[in-house]
Amino acid sequence: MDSSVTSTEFTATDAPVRIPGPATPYQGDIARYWDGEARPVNLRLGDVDGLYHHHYGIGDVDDTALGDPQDSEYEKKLIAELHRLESAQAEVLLGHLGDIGSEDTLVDAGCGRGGSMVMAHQRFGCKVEGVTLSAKQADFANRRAHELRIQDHVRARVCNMLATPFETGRAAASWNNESSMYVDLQDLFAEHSRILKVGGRYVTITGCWNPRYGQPSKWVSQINAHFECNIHSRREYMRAMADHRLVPQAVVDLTPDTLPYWELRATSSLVTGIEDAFINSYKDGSFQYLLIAADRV
Ligand SMILES: C[S@@+](CC[C@H](N)C(=O)[O-])C[C@H]1O[C@@H](n2cnc3c(N)ncnc32)[C@H](O)[C@@H]1O
Ligand SMILES: CC(C)=CCC/C(C)=C/COP(=O)(O)OP(=O)(O)O
Ligand SMILES: [Mg+2]
Repeated sequence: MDSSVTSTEFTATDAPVRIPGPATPYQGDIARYWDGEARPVNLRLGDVDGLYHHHYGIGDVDDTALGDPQDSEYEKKLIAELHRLESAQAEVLLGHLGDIGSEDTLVDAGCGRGGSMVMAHQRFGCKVEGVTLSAKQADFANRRAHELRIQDHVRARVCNMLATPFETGRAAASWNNESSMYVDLQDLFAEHSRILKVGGRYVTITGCWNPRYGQPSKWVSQINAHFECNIHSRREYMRAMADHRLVPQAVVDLTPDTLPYWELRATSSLVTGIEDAFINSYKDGSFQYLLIAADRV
């Protein structure tokens, strides 16, 4: 058997489909990382309404919804509030995809457990194809799609986002929601540019280091070490997009909008230890939470 093939899955006709193994040892590390991930902050928030996210939140905290911190229900309300802010983040990303019809196909590059894919289908009625390195995440996302009876429209597969099986020039829109810090940006935007139709839309929400600060700060280095990722600079995003026919239509600094989420999260029982690195780097200007929406020209 070809040693680059690590597993198989079966289509409806039972014809085996070969799933290539990770393209690099690093991708193998990332696949293992997400296969093993089960942090309560992600599972408990997802349990609120069945949308499981691996990204952060934006928007003002609703203090009236939280109520009295002494209340026995306060922690439950806090979890619901963090989850509401994470879903609000995904809605903002989807709101930048442009006019999407039910006949369109969208691509979620680095889809995690699939929360954004479900939201995209519910919003547009379209097909959504997701890729992740993690078989556990893809299984989770596909199980949720079955439970919601939307498996004909929402599908995750184990696949490298830099070499997808999607047809050239077919996707109406594609995105990376906090997943571009795991890949080379030249390779990433070459692939998005290939799969998008001319006039299609690409959107990313990402954390990037700020060239105005100089170099990655110690907080940015801490975030990289925590998640085994490699945060790029804002400048690198702009340059790599320009190199691949992706022309920014909107660049939104979401840093002030994400700080309330982090400050609330830092008070919860579900802290993971990375909260101060985000808060400090957003506050000292070394790190930015950015949305970039670009036209494929
Ligand atoms: C922080 S999670 C974001 C998940 C999802 N976008 C969300 O918003 O919930 C990062 C995701 O990127 C995926 N990823 C990282 N490198 C990848 C690659 N080369 N190809 C496909 N997926 C990748 C991981 O498997 C994981 O699902
Ligand atoms: C903005 C940046 C730099 C993001 C890095 C990618 C990442 C790990 C996102 C959140 O995942 P998660 O939801 O699994 O993380 P956590 O467990 O901290 O909520
Ligand atoms: Mg999370």
